[in-house]
Amino acid sequence: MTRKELFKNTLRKSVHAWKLINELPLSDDESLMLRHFMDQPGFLDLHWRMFVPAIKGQGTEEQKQKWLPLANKMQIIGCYAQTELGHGSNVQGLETTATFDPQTDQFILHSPTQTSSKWWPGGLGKVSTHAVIYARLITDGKDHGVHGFIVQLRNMDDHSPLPGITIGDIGVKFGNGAYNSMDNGFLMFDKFCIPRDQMLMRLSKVTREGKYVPSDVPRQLMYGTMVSVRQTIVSNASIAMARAVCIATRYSAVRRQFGSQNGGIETQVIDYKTQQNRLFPLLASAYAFRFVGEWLKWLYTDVTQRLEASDFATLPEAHACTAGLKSMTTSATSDGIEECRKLCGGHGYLWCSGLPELFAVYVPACTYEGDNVVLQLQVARFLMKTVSQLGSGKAPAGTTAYMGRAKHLLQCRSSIRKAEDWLNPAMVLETFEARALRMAVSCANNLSKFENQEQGFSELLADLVEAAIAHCQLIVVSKFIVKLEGEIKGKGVKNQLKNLCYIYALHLIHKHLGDFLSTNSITSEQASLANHQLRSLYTQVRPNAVALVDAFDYTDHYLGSVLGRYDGNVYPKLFEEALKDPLNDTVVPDGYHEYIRPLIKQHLRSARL
Ligand SMILES: CCCCCCCCCCCCCC(=O)SCCNC(=O)CCNC(=O)[C@H](O)C(C)(C)COP(=O)(O)OP(=O)(O)OC[C@H]1O[C@@H](n2cnc3c(N)ncnc32)[C@H](O)[C@@H]1OP(=O)(O)O
Ligand SMILES: Cc1cc2nc3c(=O)[nH]c(=O)nc-3n(C[C@H](O)[C@H](O)[C@H](O)COP(=O)(O)OP(=O)(O)OC[C@H]3O[C@@H](n4cnc5c(N)ncnc54)[C@H](O)[C@@H]3O)c2cc1C
Repeated sequence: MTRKELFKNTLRKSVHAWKLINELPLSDDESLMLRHFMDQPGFLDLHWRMFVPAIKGQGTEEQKQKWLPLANKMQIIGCYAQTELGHGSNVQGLETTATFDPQTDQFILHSPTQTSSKWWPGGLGKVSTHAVIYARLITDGKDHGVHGFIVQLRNMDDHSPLPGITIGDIGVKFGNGAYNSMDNGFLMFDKFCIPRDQMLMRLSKVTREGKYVPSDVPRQLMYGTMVSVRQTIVSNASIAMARAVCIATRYSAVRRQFGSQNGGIETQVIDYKTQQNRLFPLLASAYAFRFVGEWLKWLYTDVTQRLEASDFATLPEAHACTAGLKSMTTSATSDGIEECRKLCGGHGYLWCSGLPELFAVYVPACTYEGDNVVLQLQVARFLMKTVSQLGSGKAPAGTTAYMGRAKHLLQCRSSIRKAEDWLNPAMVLETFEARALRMAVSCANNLSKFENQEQGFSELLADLVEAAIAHCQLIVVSKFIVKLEGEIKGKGVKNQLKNLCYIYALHLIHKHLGDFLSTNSITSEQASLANHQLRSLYTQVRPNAVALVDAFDYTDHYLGSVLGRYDGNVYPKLFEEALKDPLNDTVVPDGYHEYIRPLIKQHLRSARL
């Protein structure tokens, strides 16, 4: 499809999905699944996952009563317009202004510079009638920082931009189809006025007289919508990773290369230990991210209930967990999809393998909803704060509770003696805890050598990110272990999950061996025992690998992959797909007479001379 066709087709699908949601009707969770099976980025994502939650989280009761019924019935369509041309990560650096005019009781929205143009918001370019706009609030010449405002963008009769608004699509993005179904947009305001009651006023107010009144809730609640979406992105990472792994596993069982003895059949590539060493950790990650996603959903629900009761105590932990896990799982999934493409050899590069499109549509997850490095630095700040409070009498809680055992974890030596010890959950956990804590404490010690903490933080950024990643990996391993300790239905399922859990943990040890050795969390002998155990786990997973991806229950239609077909009938279908290509519509291609023939003839002439 051309970009225009793709965009229009996504509108058609979105509206059809919305119709089904109402007609069936579907619950909120089911609606999300329907969106998932629609399988294309579109304006509904931003409307439901960002616009509506922003109003719910930052609006007053009155504002919610006014706007949510309209949004819930989709009588208005909204997006989340925060990022600008000049600033995305640095939200405090946004330039759009919202200046209160007491004469008219309005805010005047203005884009003072080119870099202040809103740039990137999905659904903004062509679809949304409204947006939550983030702008610097100015009253009586004083800048109060960034706040959210509900703004109508387009005329409700003919969809034209309202006077004072310049709006459009930012152009083609990575890949051919992929994220191009979405109208990521730009927007500029030229002294555009909105009524005062369209500032989202749960967190702070501007009175009729123009007085700024902050409330006693933390200003970070303004970032609440991002916390909510980051949480869902973790579960989505599992879905995308599982999809790629399903394709690569099935195809690895079909594909044969080398190893033929006396004219017999060749070896299935899945039987090569190198293939297993690349593939099975990704299979394990798909399961691991699913379980950590379930746990994160619980954490998010818990913090939301607490916030409603004005208990803000767990907000920093919720922020650190959602930011860190969003970052870690999306980076691993993007890399994992690309690895799955390579695991499928040359055919993985064909569009009909389903992998190029999956990669192109998935990879911006490393950037949107917070650049992955910037987000790990938030985790690092949280860890440094926690380390600095050790010994102050305030016991670390939640995912940093292990830091409360710092005295032990800083000194302990791993008691792994034989390969099977690496299947002991307590020993594995302690290894990850010791590594994470020692990395965090080492950063804190290095930081303390700087007179200026901010300068020290800048100098140590790379180490801090690694410490944050170590902490996040510990969370994922620990939640997988917790899952195994709970009730798991199905004969033999627990054993399979156990294998995957230890593959996940031990491959991380192998991959980050430098960390584990340099922090003395394990010795090189213990590392080699871990590798030995890992190979043994691969052998155990091998006979069940295809069943473990079938368990994701993805239909062939959803997978959209010739290589990942359930029936394994890959080669005839590759031919079928090839023959569908428009280039094969004619035997002699367009351009033959114009370019190929004259070229050949010229050579023939010179040959005769
Ligand atoms: C198949 C279906 C697919 C669907 C997929 C999903 C669809 C959706 C598609 C998605 C489309 C994409 C849509 C999009 O892309 S929407 C745009 C997304 N944009 C971003 O994510 C921007 C990233 N930047 C930031 O979040 C902030 O600027 C950061 C955090 C970097 C700095 O911040 P700031 O400049 O303020 O400075 P500070 O670091 O001193 O922090 C100050 C304090 O605030 C605390 N703090 C910070 N943040 C939070 C927080 N969130 N909750 C609670 N607390 C928070 C922090 O710990 C610190 O606390 P303390 O140390 O003082 O105690
Ligand atoms: C597909 C897509 C959809 C999007 N949808 C929306 C949307 O609906 N609404 C919306 O408002 N926005 C949206 N965005 C914007 C997105 O949220 C931002 O692009 C994202 O937050 C990253 O910000 P940035 O572009 O400013 O990156 P930058 O911050 O400019 O990053 C550039 C580089 O600088 C590094 N860097 C930046 N700051 C630091 C630091 N402090 N320390 C160390 N390194 C640093 C980063 O790691 C990165 O390598 C979308 C983006 C994409 C790609």
